Amino acid sequence: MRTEFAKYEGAGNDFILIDNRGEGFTPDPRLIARLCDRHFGIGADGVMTLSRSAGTDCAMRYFNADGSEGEMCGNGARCFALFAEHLGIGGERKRFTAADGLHTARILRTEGTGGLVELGMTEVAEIRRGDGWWFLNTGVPHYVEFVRDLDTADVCGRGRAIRRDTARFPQGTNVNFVRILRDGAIAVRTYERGVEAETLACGTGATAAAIVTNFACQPAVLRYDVAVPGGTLSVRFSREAATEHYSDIRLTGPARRVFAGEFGTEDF
Ligand SMILES: N[C@@H](CCC[C@H](N)C(=O)O)C(=O)O
Repeated sequence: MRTEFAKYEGAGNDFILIDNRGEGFTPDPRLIARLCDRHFGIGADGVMTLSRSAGTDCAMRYFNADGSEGEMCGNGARCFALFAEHLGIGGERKRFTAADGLHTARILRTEGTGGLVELGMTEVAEIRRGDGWWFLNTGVPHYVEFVRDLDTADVCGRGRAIRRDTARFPQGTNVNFVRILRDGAIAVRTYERGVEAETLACGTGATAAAIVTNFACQPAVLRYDVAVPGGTLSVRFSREAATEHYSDIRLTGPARRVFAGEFGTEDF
């Protein structure tokens, strides 16, 4: 049996999207890992399936490149919303479920196969503080650390060690190194759990980094430009004064369909 797919990227975070409304695709972890393999497969940071859902426009499931299922993926969900748009699903405001809850996305602009997509994220209610680091959940767990020089940060070496530090972070964690550029502007590099490498962008990571920058250093700033290796994302939110409760969190950035094709399980 052949399965059609489309490949999307959001600031260089790339994904294989499968329309699974017919329920013909079974997301087996080994198959997902083979599809994402950049040498022996299609190549991607993750896979998302789109299914029917009662009460919302559709449902998203997200799988990391190693085949593990993740609760949320910020850039993936932005690409997912554009995929839904290309399939003619939902209206101007798309409502879909993911493992971390209900999300709303808006396509703010379209150009060719791409566009600018704004995604509503789940609220943040708790930020853990350690010695020189912060930890929070923006849909998936994120560690945040500020650095003076992002170019020389050991994102892979230290990122991998922190990601596997299950004594501190029992579910593992994504790891973000952040440089403050000025009020409302930061640069971020992320080691991603489930990809087990640095990616060109991480939407939930950019969101975590912006929130921690507000929390730790810039309490008056509620909107951030986040430079990532694959482009620029923007994050805005509301904060309940002097608390660690963040709501109305929105992640905006580019997304684009770059390829479409089909595969058969016999190919793998
Ligand atoms: N690339 C993502 C994050 C994907 C989830 C993550 N790797 C995990 O399972 O922890 C994003 O854009 O948010």
